[in-house]
Amino acid sequence: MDISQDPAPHGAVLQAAGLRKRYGAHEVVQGIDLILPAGQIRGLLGPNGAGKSTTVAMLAGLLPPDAGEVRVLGQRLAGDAQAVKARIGLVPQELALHETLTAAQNLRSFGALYGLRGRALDHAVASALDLAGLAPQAHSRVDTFSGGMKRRLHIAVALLHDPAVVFLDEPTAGVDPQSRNAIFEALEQLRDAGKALLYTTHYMEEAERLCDHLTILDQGRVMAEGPLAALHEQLPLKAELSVQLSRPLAPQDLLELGDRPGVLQFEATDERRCAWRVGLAQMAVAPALVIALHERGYGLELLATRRPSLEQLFLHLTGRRLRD
Ligand SMILES: Nc1ncnc2c1ncn2[C@@H]1O[C@H](COP(=O)(O)OP(=O)(O)OP(=O)(O)O)[C@@H](O)[C@H]1O
Repeated sequence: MDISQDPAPHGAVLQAAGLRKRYGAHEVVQGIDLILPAGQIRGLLGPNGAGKSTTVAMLAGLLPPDAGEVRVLGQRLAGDAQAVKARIGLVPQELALHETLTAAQNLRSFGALYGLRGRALDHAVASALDLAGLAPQAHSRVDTFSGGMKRRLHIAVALLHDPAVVFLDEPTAGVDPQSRNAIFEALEQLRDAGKALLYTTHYMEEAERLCDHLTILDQGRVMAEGPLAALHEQLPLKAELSVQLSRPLAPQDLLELGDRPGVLQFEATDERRCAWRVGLAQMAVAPALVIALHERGYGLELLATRRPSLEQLFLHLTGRRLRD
């Protein structure tokens, strides 16, 4: 993809083309293209070592790529592009907060580093606290905060200078459910305000819940990209049936049920509990399968159907599980 002739396609906040990075003999990012529009939460997913952090570091201007180019709002992010970098907000996994200062004092000192002064600084601090749901704790010291509250303060810091694009690297790692929800709400508000967000995570359920659009990386390459529904379209598996039976499934029954039209896979999820996951080509196959189990004398302790997960998609694309 050549982005040099087309600096800002409609609504694109971030564009990257042909990004590559090598460490010694290992090319950890192997030609990544990405276009991130305003008002989108993009999930960047992949197993450990897929190249997510390296990609984000290049997109955020922290690491020079060996090849390729990044543009923010049409401006090249290379060399001494301070004005462009000022449009970027980054929530890294680790950030040095001043533990003995209050949340507001932390924000004021980071805001001053961004060059904010006077009423602009007051306003930026108040709205960042508000968005992170920390206004009531504005004057509490950070060393009294939970891990989740500190993470929310990280997010507030990254937003002080009103960036157009925000990178969040695993922002919910080790965070309590209340803070997790507060983080999700804050990110949805940012999206609705027209920010472009790139959200890196290992947690597939989070990505499915929060992200409008997903980019799945593996071994430094984009394996799949698109809205969640379009990614699911790529899977032959359209539904999953989870059952827990009253007794072990006899081998002959397993063979016969597994051979039924529309049944793609039968997998024991917990042999001791006689629990099985059945992959189906369409949801409509499920009722007949449940009746067939009943006719063979199996009671059902538990029955659930769901759409296949992103885990399944990853397995389909790469032949490997996301979290081995
Ligand atoms: N500074 C470095 N020097 C050498 N190798 C590196 C360096 N940084 C990353 N790597 C290697 O590059 C590969 C990609 O790492 P990266 O951290 O980008 O992956 P990731 O998808 O973010 O993984 P994780 O989820 O574990 O953070 C890994 O094999 C890693 O060991």
